[in-house]
This record gives sequence, C-alpha cells and structure tokens, in this order.
Amino acid sequence: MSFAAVRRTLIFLHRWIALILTPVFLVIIVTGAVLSFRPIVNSGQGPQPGTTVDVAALTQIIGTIERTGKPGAISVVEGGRVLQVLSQDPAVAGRWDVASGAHTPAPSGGIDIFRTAEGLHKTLLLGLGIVVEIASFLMLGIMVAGPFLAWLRFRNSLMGWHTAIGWLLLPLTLTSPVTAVMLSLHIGTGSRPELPRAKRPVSITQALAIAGPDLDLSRLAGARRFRGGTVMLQIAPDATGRNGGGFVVTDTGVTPLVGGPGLVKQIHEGTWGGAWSGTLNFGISMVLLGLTVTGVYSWVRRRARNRVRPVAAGGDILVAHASQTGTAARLAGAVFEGLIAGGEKATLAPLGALKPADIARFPLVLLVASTTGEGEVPDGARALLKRMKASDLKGIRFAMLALGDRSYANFCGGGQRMREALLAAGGVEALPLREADGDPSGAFLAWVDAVRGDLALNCTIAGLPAVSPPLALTVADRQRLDVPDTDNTRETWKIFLQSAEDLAFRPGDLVRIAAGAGERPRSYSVGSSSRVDPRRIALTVRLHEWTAEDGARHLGRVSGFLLREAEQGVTVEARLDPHPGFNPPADPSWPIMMIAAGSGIAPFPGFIAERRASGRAGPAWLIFGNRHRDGDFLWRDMFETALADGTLTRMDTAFSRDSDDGARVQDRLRQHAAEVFEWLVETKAIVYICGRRAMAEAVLENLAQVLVTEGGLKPEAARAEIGQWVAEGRVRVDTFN
Ligand SMILES: Cc1cc2nc3c(=O)[nH]c(=O)nc-3n(C[C@H](O)[C@H](O)[C@H](O)COP(=O)(O)O)c2cc1C
Repeated sequence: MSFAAVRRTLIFLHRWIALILTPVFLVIIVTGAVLSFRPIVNSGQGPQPGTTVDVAALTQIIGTIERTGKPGAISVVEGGRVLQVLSQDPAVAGRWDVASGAHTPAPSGGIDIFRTAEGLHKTLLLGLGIVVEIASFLMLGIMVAGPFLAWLRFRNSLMGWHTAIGWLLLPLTLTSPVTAVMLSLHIGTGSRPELPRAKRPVSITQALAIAGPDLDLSRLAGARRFRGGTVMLQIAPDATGRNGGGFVVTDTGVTPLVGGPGLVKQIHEGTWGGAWSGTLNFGISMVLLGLTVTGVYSWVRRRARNRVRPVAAGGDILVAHASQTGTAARLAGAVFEGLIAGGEKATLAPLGALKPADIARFPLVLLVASTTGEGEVPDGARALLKRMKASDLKGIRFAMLALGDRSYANFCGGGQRMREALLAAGGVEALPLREADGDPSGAFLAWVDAVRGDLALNCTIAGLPAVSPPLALTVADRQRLDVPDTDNTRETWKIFLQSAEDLAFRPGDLVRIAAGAGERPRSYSVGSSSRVDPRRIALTVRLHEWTAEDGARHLGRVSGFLLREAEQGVTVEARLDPHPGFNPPADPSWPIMMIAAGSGIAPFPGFIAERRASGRAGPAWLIFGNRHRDGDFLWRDMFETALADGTLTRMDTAFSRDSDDGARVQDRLRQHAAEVFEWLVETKAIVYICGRRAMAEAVLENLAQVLVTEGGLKPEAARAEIGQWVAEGRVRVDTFN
C-alpha cells in the first residue's frame, strides 16, 4: 500500500470512528472533566501532612455514629473538624461536627456528582465498561492518526485551529487515552494485595482501638468498612510526606496495603499532584472536548457543502442539456416545464451531472446540446461523453436538438459527437437530429412540435423561452488596463456601460454585443454586479488584432468596434444573458478559487465587488497570469485593494514573459500543490477558471495532478474526479478563443 493510500485510509477512519463514537467520547470527556475536580476539591480537606487531629474526640464521635446507624465510609475533612459520612442510612449520612457532635443530614435525593460522573465515565452507568474500554483504544488511534491527516501549518480557520492544537498539544492530550488504555490492560494500576480475612467482623470504632498501638491515628483521613468484616483506615502522610497510606484492620491485627494506586492511575485521575494535577487534567479534558466539537462541526459543514442537490427525480422522460453559455439549458428548461404543465412525468438535469447508468434508467431522453470551441461539446459534458463510449444504453430512445452556428467550421459538432456516442452505446433515435443555426428560436419550436406530434407527448409551451431583450447601453467610461508604453503588452481596456434603468445581472453573466445589425455578436463577461450598481456593467475588452498574409493589419470586428469606434457617450445595442454556470456562489461566505489568464480576468472584479458588498465574504484565492507584471497586470489596483481589505485572501501571479518569472498559472498550481489540495478537498472551494481553452485545459490537468501528488490518486482516477467536479459545478470553466 502506498503512503497516500495509507493516508486516505487514516483520514477515513479518523473521521468515521470519531463521528460514530462522538456521543460516547463526549460522555467520557465531560465526565472526565468533572472528575478532574475531585483532586482539586479533595486537596486541603483532610488533615494536611504534619497536622494532627483530636483522636479521642474522633473516636467518640465515630462511636456515636456507629450506634446511630450504618456508615459506609467516613472521611475526615476540614482539617479534622468535620466528618463526612457516606451511607445509604439517612440517620448517619451527612456531616458530623467533631467538637459538638451535631449532625447535618445529607440532602435527601441529592446525587453525589463525583460518584455519578465516575459511573458514567467507567460504564456509562449502564454496566458498559467494555464500550468505554474500546472507545479509549479508538480514541487513542484517532489521536495518533491525527498528525498524518494534515501537516502542522497554521491557518486562522476552524480546521486550522483544530489541526494546530491537535498537533501541538498531542503529547499532553495523549496522556488521557494512553493511561486509560493502560488501565484497561492492568498496566500500572498498582498492586492489589491479598486482603487479610477477619474471623469476626469489626466495627470502625473497634478497628480504631485495634490499630491504636500501631498507627498514628492523629493523621486519620478516612475509614471504610468492607464486606468481609474488615475495615480500611486511610492515614495521611506525616510532615516528611511519608508513612501515609491504607491499612486493613481485622480482629487479629493491622496489615498495611502495599502498593497503593499506581502512577498510571494517578496520572489518569490527576491525583499525583493534588489540585495542580487535577487542574491539568481538566485542561486536557477541555482540549479534547474542543477537538471533538470542532471536528464534528467541520464534518457537518463539509457534508452540507457536499450534498449534491438532486434534480427533481422521477418520471419516464429525461430532459437533459449540454450548455456552455446557458442557451441550451434555457431551452431544455422550457421543454421540461411544458411537459410538466402538460401532465407528463419528467426529470430535468444538466447532462454533465449524470452518469451513463442514470441516463439508462429513462426510456426516453430529450436532449438539447450546444457546441463550443471548435466543434466540441460544452465543458460540463466532456467527461460524460468519454464515459458514454464504454457504456450500455441499449433500449433508450433519444431526441436531440443541437445548437450551433454555421459561421463556425464545425457546425453543431458538439451535438453530433454526443449523438454518435449515444448511438454507439445502443441508444435509438426517436426523432431525427434537428440543428439550430444562430438564433435557435425557429428550430426549437419545430423540434417541440415534433416532440408533441411524433412522440405524442403533452408539452404546453406558451411561447419561446424569454430571450433577453435588446438593451441600449451607453459607454460611460473607459480606461486602459495594460500599460501601453511597456513592451509587448496586449491592448486591453475596462469599459463601463451605463443603462438608463435598473437591470438584474451578476458577475460572470454575458453581454452580447454586435458591431452592426445582423452581425454575429461576441460575448463579454460581466465584471460587475447589479447588487452593487444595477445600472453599471463593467467589461474587460482585449483588442483582437492580427496581420493577414498580405501584411495588412486587421482588428477583431467587435473589439475593434468597441475600442476604436464606441467612444465615451456612444450607445451600443447589447443583450444581457444570465450565465448561472459562472456566477459566484449565492452564499458569499463560500470559499472560491479564481484562476484567470489574460483577459480571462474579466468576470473576477465583479466577483470581488459582489462579495465585498455582501459584508460576509469567505476565503477567496486569485491566481492570475499574463505576460508582464509591469505592463499586463490587469485590474492590479482593484485586486491589491481587495487583498488589503480581506475580500481576497490570497493572490498569486504568474508572468510568463518576465525574465525573473516565466511561469504560468498552471505552474503555480503545482508549486502550491499542498494548499491547492487543501482548498479543493478540505475547504471545498468552488474553482472558477476563465481564459483561453488551452489554458483551461492545462489548469484542469494540473488540478488533477494535485490530486495525484497530494491525494495519492492514480492519474486516470484524478482526471475522472476533476471531470466529475466540472459536471457537478464544483469546478467551473468559462473559455473563449
Ligand atoms: C466560443 C464559442 C465557440 C463556438 N463554436 C461553435 C462551433 O464550433 N460550431 C458551432 O456550430 N457553433 C459554435 N458556437 C455557437 C454555439 O454553439 C451557439 O451559440 C449556441 O447557441 C450556444 O449555446 P449555449 O449557450 O447553450 O452554450 C460557438 C460559440 C462560442 C461562444
């Protein structure tokens, strides 16, 4: 077994054993804390070494007590002025004043807190001593495994403190379970002498008389009757700290109890140093309590985060979508609602969130799939596409609407690949493939008609799903983001678009802008939030320019228009589309990692602004890469301010063309693999990746690499895991070319 596999097993055991035994641990720890007060309370109660008590008075009062009833145990407290009597017999239980003989009965019905705590601590008050013993073994195991689970590295978070305290105080906290385990194995418990037998039972008064010649009763600390008719006398040490201990008295004489409690027992009970060691034990109990509570709490939190929100289950029809920028998802949603309104049983799900086996459960699948990149399936569906090839979907029927654009070389390539995979796995087409070119409205309505007619399904669609209306946005302000007079930067601007009315948008949404009527629009990520200003949209626009074969310079159609023609005050026509797949988490306290290269930084200023405005931003880590620190550090002031005010927890940069750096974002992931692993696996951060497709792919590969080096996964398993995270939305990718 590799070290990583051992570590994974330890993590698993640490968490699950701790969790299952938490109730038992809590009882043991809390009662242990209560019991650690016993040596504190007891210290200074009996005769102190060197002090003496009035033996005659003591003998007299004990005689009175024994004539009145049946004492179980008698302790000499308050320096010999008072006797504390434990007994079932209410006539004698309570406190007796040695001088006056006055009796203060024990409150009836009162419970002896130490006795109860001890009962719970040893047997859970249910005679379950074996459970407690097993629990101490497991507690020891959990604590020893602890340091292997997370290296000592301080972070100011709940788990950071759990780890640091667990590590640093380990030698101390280990004493409790170690001594408990030793006690249950009878190691160091002290010798148990064979007790002498009495021929005739003796009372405590008689025992005092018998022991008088042999023992210094002026240091009597307590007396107790045993079943066989013997009496045990406890004598406090003398001024030299010696000659104390227990003595068994029978009608024939006195026998010292040799051995006494062993060191292990004293350490476990905190009695080796009186009040001092009791306090130390109490401290240990509190640390153990803290570790248990924080451990369980973080587990609960992790579970809550991990819970995959299932899509409405049930029904015979699966409506699935593979969507990069949300269009296919919106259309699939409309079909789903139409089916439900028509009384059909249907389930709606993003394709990437499903396994082939999930799909196989449905006799009919309606699929809307778009194309991205150069004829590829959307990011979320890529892992599934691979898996589908080796799966068995015999018997399922499917109907697909593919979205695309003929101005791309590979028209509807993504949908076609998906269709081929479904056919190869044994699926059968229920309707011929329908392809949408550009605006999908017409093809969508025709497809829904076929679903209704040829498949005889009730699907009530009132109209087309809301397509975003055209908006008139005015260029309110623009600033260059790169520094033009440094070498070799790429011309990039921030542009603020102003709306005359309030709009609802979130960072990561898409603004589609065309340079002229009927031209293909280009999408830009929204870098601001309507929660901060509902009329102002921030964009990051890089100028696309290239030299043609004839040497002529060309500008990108839309970026050229925005940066060369749409000066301040110019109004542009745009559409604003939600892009829920790339919005920051609704809960701003959720940890996020933002990984961007070049103008892929576009959505993240909006992420920061929205989280800052919420007032409860959680951890956020930005990894940004570009060419030159001096010229290309886009939005530098904004992010440095965020780092200073805490909205950003951590920022790493990579400048590929700086001679003192030369790294890319993916290199940073490998360099900080341990922290990345922690953010991915422990903190469960949502990872947002924005940039060119090749960059996103390199980042995904390096994330998988981190799971290999830090988590011990095999490369294939690590890639599958990342693929699953992409499908579940824990890793989100927004790419452009
Ligand atoms: C970066 C990018 C690449 C695209 N590549 C293709 C392509 O290769 N072939 C194609 O037919 N359509 C392509 N399209 C068009 C989309 O498939 C089309 O706009 C679709 O409606 C988007 O749907 P979605 O929002 O669900 O992802 C591309 C669009 C974008 C933004």
